[in-house]
Amino acid sequence: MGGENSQLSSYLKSMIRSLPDHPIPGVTFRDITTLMDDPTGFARVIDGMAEPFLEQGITKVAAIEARGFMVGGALAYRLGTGFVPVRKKGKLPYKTVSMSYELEYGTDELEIHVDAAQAGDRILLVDDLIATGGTAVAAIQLFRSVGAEIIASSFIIDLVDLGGAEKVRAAGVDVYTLLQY
Ligand SMILES: O=P(O)(O)OC[C@H]1O[C@H](OP(=O)(O)OP(=O)(O)O)[C@H](O)[C@@H]1O
Ligand SMILES: Nc1ncnc2[nH]cnc12
Repeated sequence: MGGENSQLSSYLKSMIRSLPDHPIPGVTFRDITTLMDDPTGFARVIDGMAEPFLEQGITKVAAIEARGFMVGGALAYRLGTGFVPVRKKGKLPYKTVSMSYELEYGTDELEIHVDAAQAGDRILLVDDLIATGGTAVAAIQLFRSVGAEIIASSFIIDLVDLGGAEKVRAAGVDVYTLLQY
């Protein structure tokens, strides 16, 4: 099992483009566009993220704008669930609930529609990557504010040194990642 996982993660890593000093000196940007552009890579990402949740009674996949949308729609289809977009402030047309979160410089806000999820929903939260975890924790708080339960969170990439996965676990939500840097 561990062997299979490390084979999968080496395969996926070989297709991720790493850009040193982007967007600022000292940061290595992990670009998933080269992975998602590859039919086998894309399929392995979706199958790998879906596998732990095939029998978990997930009712909705929620994905965070924008890169999370690359995996969220396909995962919802694979799991046979609805899809909920978590969007940056000001994009959703109907009544929303909002949650602000910390960026490296300043703050931003995420929103969902007030009726996007409710008590009884079992939500899987997904994104391409977890870094500090600020974005994911804000999304978790948003769903809790409308009474919906986040069953788990899943990311292609975990930037381990930034501690985001620990922050999400401390907020009471399990974290699944396909590969770590
Ligand atoms: O764990 P954190 O430190 O919160 O960072 C992770 C978030 O940062 C990236 O999105 P970004 O805000 O760059 O937006 P994008 O998806 O629109 O590119 C990434 O797709 C995650 O959503
Ligand atoms: N190093 C990184 N690469 C890609 N996306 C990111 N989001 C936050 N840190 C990132």
